[in-house]
Order: sequence, then C-alpha cells, then structure tokens
Amino acid sequence: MDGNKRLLHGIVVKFLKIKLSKAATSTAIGKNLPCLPHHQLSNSQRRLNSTVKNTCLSAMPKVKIGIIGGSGLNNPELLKNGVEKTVDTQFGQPSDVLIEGQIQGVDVVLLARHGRHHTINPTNVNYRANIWALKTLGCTHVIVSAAVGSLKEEIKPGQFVVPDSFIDRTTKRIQTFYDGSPNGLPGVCHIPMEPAFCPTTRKILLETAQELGLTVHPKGNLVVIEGPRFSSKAESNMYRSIGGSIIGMTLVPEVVLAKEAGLCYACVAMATDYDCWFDHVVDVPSVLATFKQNVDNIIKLFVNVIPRIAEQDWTDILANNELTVKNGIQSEQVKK
Ligand SMILES: CSC[C@H]1O[C@H](OP(=O)(O)O)[C@H](O)[C@@H]1O
Ligand SMILES: Nc1ncnc2[nH]cnc12
Repeated sequence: MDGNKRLLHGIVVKFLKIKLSKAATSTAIGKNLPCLPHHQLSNSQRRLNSTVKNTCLSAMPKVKIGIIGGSGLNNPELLKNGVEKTVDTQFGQPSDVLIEGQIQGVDVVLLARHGRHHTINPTNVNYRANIWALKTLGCTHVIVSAAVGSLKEEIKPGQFVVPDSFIDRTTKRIQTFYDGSPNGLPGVCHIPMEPAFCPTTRKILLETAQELGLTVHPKGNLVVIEGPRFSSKAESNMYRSIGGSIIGMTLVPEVVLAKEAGLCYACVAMATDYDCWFDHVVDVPSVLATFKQNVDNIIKLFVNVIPRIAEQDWTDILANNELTVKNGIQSEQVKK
C-alpha cells in the first residue's frame, strides 16, 4: 500500500469503528468500573450500562453468536430457556426456526442447518436465508459444526479439524447475496476468500479445544462436494491428490455468504469416517454413530468458546470485515 492508500484505509477503518461503537449496545458501566465483558457484569452493572456512557466499554460492540448445527447436532441442549423465532428473509425461509437464548450470559442463536428433523439435503439448504436470518437477529459471529470424511490417514475418525481453507466442488448453489435479482443486494460483489475463516475466531476455537484435551488438527482444506451422494473411490483419491484434508457437503456457500455478510465465521469439523479411499465403507449410520460418540465434545467446545469470544474486543475486526465487503462491491468502486 502506498502512503495515500494507507492514509485512506486508516480513515475508512476509523470511520467504521466509530459507526460500530455507536451501534454498540452493551458494556458501558460507569467510568470508575473495570472493563469487563458483558457476560461477566452483574445485573446492576448491566442496568447501569444502559444509562451511563463509558469511555472504555461503550466502544466494544456487543457480541452475539450464531451456532449452525450440522448433521447430528440438530437441537442440542445448549440453550436454557431458548425462545423460538420464525424469521422470514428476502432470500426465503431459513432451514428452521432460530432459537435465541444465552450461554453463560452471552447472547446466542441456534439454527439446525438441515432443519431440526434433518429434512433438507445439502443442495437444498437455503444458505442465504440462514446467514441472512442470523445477521438480521444481530449476530456478529457464526460458529458451525460439520461432519466430514477424512482424506488423510492422520486425521482419524472422532478427531476434530479447524479448517483454514476449502476446495469448492459444488455445482448448484447460489454463492452471493449480490445476485442481480430484485431481492438481491445491489451491485456485484467479488469477495476475497483468503482468509476464508475468521482467524481470531479460529484461534479461539483451536486453543479452547486444545485446553479441553481434544485431538484437534489446527488446519486443513475442506473439500465441499455437491452431494447428496458420497464420492466414488476415484474422486476420493483425486481430492486427496489436489490437497484436500477432509470432505463434506455444506461449508460452501455458507462460509462465502458469512464473509459477504461481514460475520466472523469459523467451523469445527468432526471426522466421522475415512471416506472411501481407505477401503472403508461410508454410510449414514456409521457417520452418525461416530458423530454421536463425540458430540458431547463439540457441545463442550462451543460452551467454552462462547464466553471467550465475548470477552474480546471485536471492534477492529468487525470494521475490517465491513471494509472487505465494501471493497468487494464493484458498484461501490464505480461510485468513488
Ligand atoms: C449424514 S452424512 C452426510 C452429511 O453430513 C454432513 O452434514 P453437515 O456438514 O451438515 O454436518 C455432510 O456435509 C452431509 O451433509
Ligand atoms: N465421507 C464423506 N463425504 C462427504 N460428506 C461427509 N460427511 C461425513 N462424511 C462424509
């Protein structure tokens, strides 16, 4: 970046930070009180929060975390006193009702990717409506689970991977909100896919998984196939040869749309099988059986990750997400 561009970038980031801090609704607790994350405040501090402006915490945007549960994690007992919300979006209906509640005092929204009764196949999931619904409910973050096949011997069934990139082999899915249709967002958006996932959210997931003693692979390329069929052996070997680490059917376009929506998105993938390259039979009962044996670990991971996400100041990261989207929209560039 040359000097002028850097200066302009700095001004835009500053402007977006001011915008975000104005939008922030939480955590102002009075000038002499310590800087605590919202979920660690007492009720009286939270009440004060709504009336007193505080130079330290009023700048922290309130975090709300969407959780998209994949196969085997359709209606986890994660939320106490969850309230069902039916959300309709300009992109259609999400997979199911969204369930709003709190985990350790942090606002959370749950959504079952395939519907709570697993009635929607990977092609037919309305990924746009799911992400838009979470955004509409005010989510800043989305963490998701995915059941995946392993394409590497060292990634054993039952183990976890926090993918850092993906290889898209889907063929039938709309990957953008900016689609030129009357309901779509205006303009054309070329969103960068590196980093595909929010690095800070990934880091928190990874460190928490390690502290919980889970076997977790710190990175990996998730190959996303159209499905709903599993791969042939020749395909499975090809995916191995092009650098795939794990294989699933749902990450794309979810991760792409989350990025277009300016959300901090990260995935915890559980290897449920060795796909078929390993002379291994892949079928739904075996995938679900492995998932079921290890699902408690995913729930434990999410429950521990959520307060850690909430204690961080995301102002700069959210401002940068917004800037990335802005810079990806071609009509915005023409206007400049
Ligand atoms: C039940 S086997 C195939 C199915 O499982 C995975 O779902 P998700 O990513 O939602 O956990 C995979 O992508 C397929 O949709
Ligand atoms: N082997 C596999 N291929 C695609 N999606 C999967 N989900 C779980 N196992 C899978």
